[in-house]
Amino acid sequence: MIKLHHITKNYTLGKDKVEALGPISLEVGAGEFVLIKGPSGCGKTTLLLALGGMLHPSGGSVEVAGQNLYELSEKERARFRGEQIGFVFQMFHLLPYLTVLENVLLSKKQQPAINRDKAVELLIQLNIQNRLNHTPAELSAGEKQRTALARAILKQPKLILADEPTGNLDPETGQEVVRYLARYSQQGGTVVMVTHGDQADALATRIIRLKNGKVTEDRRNTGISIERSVKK
Ligand SMILES: Nc1ncnc2c1ncn2[C@@H]1O[C@H](COP(=O)(O)OP(=O)(O)OP(=O)(O)O)[C@@H](O)[C@H]1O
Repeated sequence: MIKLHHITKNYTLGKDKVEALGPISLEVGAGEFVLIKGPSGCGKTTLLLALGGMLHPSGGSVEVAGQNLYELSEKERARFRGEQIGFVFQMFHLLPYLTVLENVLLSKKQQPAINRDKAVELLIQLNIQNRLNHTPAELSAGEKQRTALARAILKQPKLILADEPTGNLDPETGQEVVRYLARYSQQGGTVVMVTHGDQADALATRIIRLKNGKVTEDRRNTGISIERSVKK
């Protein structure tokens, strides 16, 4: 599903060059739930943005679902991203003047396959059916994140990228969000999540640690098989 070949990212700050990432080569299969961990500044977000087609690496290639992202024009890449990749962020990124349902249906114009009935069904599954016509300011943090999750999941993307999605949630609500992501991967989607915490450790299939922009550990999570086999 994901093939990273020797990617690097350098930033230039005045005269200084920051080697933020790489070289990193790795493959992630369909249905994996991968955690990216490591100390602050080690390159986690840089890696996630490169994976999402939002940050051109300085070198190497990023392939998602058979498509080399940075061979596409910017317009083509934006379209590919819209269709194939769902994003969930720590700060939710909901539009404040739209209702829950409108936020979830945001990309309907570009993607006619998205439909209102499916959105409502998903919001019922995520247990926010009684908030459909509320705006984000009227929601709890957990409800905001479940709305963002519904928006990401609705188009059934091959890949969901999540950057600290539990960062602003209490432990219980955070665990719930992690469970939804785990379930999405169990259904065949690929999920890559950047996190500092250990909330997702038990449900992830793989944990990758970065340090100074490089992979220092890439561990299959064998302990999860029992938990993952429990239908939630
Ligand atoms: N736009 C930028 N310009 C210059 N340097 C940057 C830029 N973005 C990130 N960096 C640097 O690249 C390195 C990796 O940053 P990145 O945000 O990927 O780390 P991170 O592991 O996600 O950190 P955190 O856990 O604190 O969010 C850091 O040294 C950071 O200062």
